Amino acid sequence: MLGGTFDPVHLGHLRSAVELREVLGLDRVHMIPAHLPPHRAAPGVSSRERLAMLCLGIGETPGLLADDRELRRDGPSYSVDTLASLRAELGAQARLIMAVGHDAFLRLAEWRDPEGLFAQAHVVVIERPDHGAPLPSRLQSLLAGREVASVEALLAEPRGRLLRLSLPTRLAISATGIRRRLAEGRSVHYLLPEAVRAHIDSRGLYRGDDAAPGGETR
Ligand SMILES: Nc1ncnc2c1ncn2[C@@H]1O[C@H](COP(=O)(O)OP(=O)(O)OP(=O)(O)O)[C@@H](O)[C@H]1O
Ligand SMILES: O=C(O)c1ccc[n+]([C@@H]2O[C@H](COP(=O)([O-])O)[C@@H](O)[C@H]2O)c1
Repeated sequence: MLGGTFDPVHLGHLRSAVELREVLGLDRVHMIPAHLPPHRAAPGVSSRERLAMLCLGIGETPGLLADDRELRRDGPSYSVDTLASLRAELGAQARLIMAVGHDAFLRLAEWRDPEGLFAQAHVVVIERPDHGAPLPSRLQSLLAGREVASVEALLAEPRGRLLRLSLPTRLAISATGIRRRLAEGRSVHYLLPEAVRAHIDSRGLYRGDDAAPGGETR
């Protein structure tokens, strides 16, 4: 599972999903847009619009799946609930891995039921080139005894472990940077899939004026 606000999805997300699948030998990566992302301001566009861009971005990429399960739930999109829903669908034997970027990971101890996350899944942290802050003490206590040093050690256990992973391609691309560029009328070519860029352009998303179609919150 790679959850995100995906406001909008970009090549940092998609390339990470492809490399996670290869490096960890996963059957598939469920990319799951948050309907109501906890712990952040309301996204720039609706969850439907973010899902549509994610579908365009993934296209036919083998092993990547745009998963709309959080759009089918009311209330804040807590990851512990999403993992429970995946577990119910895939069965007790499935090995679930929740991937998060380093910036999201730094706040993991503040998430809804952090112990519950580890009770259901492994957590893999994607190290990002632009985030290197030290771990807060609450997070260190949550992680005590959980960290493993290799993919083999992670996959030897059913759940409950943490692996920090440097993927081969590290792209310093952020959705914030893309939204800022769009609001300023600057180019976002080659930061996100061309189909997503063209969709944003034709729908007038993130232009920074209230008249933009699809620019409603959530
Ligand atoms: N360039 C990147 N490389 C690797 N992981 C990333 C990258 N950008 C985002 N992620 C991770 O993907 C997940 C979803 O990210 P999110 O949708 O919040 O994108 P973002 O670019 O961080 O957005 P924003 O700038 O709006 O915070 C998070 O776990 C985040 O850390
Ligand atoms: O479950 C939580 O309490 C929780 C708190 C913050 C973030 N998350 C999830 O973490 C993922 C990345 O979040 P974000 O804000 O970086 O896009 C996304 O799937 C969020 O729903 C989950």
